[in-house]
Amino acid sequence: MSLLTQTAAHAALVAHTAAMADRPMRDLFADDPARFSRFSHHLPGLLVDYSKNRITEETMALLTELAEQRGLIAQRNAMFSGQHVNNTENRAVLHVALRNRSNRPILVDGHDVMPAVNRVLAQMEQFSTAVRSGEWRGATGERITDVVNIGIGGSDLGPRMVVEALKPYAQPGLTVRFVSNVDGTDIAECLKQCRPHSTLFLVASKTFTTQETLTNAHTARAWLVKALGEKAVSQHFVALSTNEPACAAFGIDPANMFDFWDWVGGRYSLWSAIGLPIAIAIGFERFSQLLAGAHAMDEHFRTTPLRDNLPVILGLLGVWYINYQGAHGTAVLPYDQYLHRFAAHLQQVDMESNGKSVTRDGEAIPYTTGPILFGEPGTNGQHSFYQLIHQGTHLIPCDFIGVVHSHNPLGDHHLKLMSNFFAQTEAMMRGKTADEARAELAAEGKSEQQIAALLPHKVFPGNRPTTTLLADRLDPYTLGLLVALYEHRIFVQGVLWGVNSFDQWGVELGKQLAKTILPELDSPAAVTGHDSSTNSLISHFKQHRK
Ligand SMILES: O=P(O)(O)OC[C@H]1O[C@H](O)[C@H](O)[C@@H](O)[C@@H]1O
Repeated sequence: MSLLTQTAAHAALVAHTAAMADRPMRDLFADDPARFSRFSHHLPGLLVDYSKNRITEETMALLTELAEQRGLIAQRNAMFSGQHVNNTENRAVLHVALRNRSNRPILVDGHDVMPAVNRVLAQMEQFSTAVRSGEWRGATGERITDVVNIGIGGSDLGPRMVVEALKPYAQPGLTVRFVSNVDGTDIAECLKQCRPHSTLFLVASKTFTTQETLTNAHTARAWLVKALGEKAVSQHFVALSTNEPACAAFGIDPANMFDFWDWVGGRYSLWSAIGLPIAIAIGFERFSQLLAGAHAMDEHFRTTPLRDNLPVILGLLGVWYINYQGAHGTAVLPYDQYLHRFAAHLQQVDMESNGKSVTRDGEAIPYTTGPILFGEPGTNGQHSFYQLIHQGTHLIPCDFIGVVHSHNPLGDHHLKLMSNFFAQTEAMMRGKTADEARAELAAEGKSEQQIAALLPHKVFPGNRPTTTLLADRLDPYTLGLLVALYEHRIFVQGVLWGVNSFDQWGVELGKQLAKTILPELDSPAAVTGHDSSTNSLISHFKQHRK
């Protein structure tokens, strides 16, 4: 059965949706003093409260049935056991093997992948330690002060997010930077901050064919060679890739190549050699803690019954809103400045994984799939787009992520931050009724006429769902837990929708067309091969460039 809408649980959920329509969360809380304990879950280091969602026990039971009827358990087990669950590319999907701290054998096509995983981890440990200690030096004998990761998409967003999130653990005197955009501004501004003698480049590309990354890598190489000569390249460039021949062709010593495998998806690769900038930034021991946190979530996901399984619960809530309550978007709102790239990373993981409109077997999907995901750290977002979440016409389920202990406990900053954190989810759930708004306006001394005019603007409908993830602190282990939680949530949703969450054919068309356009931009010939808009835009660009 390839469509979610063909299950018996779906029909039951449609009926249940109608029954839930007049049961706002305010009433659900009033009716059930145990609601928080019923709908929250505590793992070491992380409390997840999903009680402020439009759910009852019956909702969760029906959603869990839906998961069972969609074959979630079998598909989860297939992923963990190395089957080729990425069917359009005929590949296994084993980011869980990269952080399999138990070393339980994981077989792909009959071969245990753990020895290779451990070999690369040992190589990463040795190299990151050498760079951090000053044992690895530049060609002129200088210590490395700047490490520049050149990569894009999954070879940028994950490691960049983690390096930012774990900045409190960074080593003074060693800056890890990221260049991704083919816009020359990105690398130009980065190189202004660096000296060739003390800069190490990590060229991060699973395929080692990505236009942006190779262009930036060649620019960096020319910058280095100009200052230090061709011979310096091997001391200043290493590669993180699955494509050894292409790395060698670039001039990278195979000894300085950090390998990974086709069963690591780009957006799931921060745990692999692509995590080298993380290991350099925070040290291998802490990188191992990040892996350990993710592994703990993997084990929770792999072994916990569906009804108590956090990635399953969060995945089901997403499906509930998207397929039964009309939501199209979702917001991830970390109340921690160090997580300022968290939503950017999740945008790729979620939208590239589940932004699909056909099933695994190619059948057209008649329902909504992956959400539009966005987010900014709190409290900044409150002064920007929260208006739409509180009073707009779209339903935007939100995840609020906060920490008990701040890395920077200055004065009362953290208490102010967290008072907003708690207040927002309360406001979204409760809203403000017309009676409450009227009483407030009257207390402010407004006339009856003024009250009548203002009242519609002052009412908050409430009943806006939020899930709260409250971590003890933002440390490597907890970050590993959190990222893996989202990865598996996205997997769960992909299974329920029936899509292959591990390919990304949708990014190809633009790349193909750009290949055709690139030579046209440099040629004197008139551009006529496209639609009138594209032809005219390119012609305008060329004329004004002269
Ligand atoms: O690591 P690379 O092979 O350079 O790929 C970088 C990125 O480019 C592609 O276009 C994909 O959309 C991403 O999933 C991938 O992470």
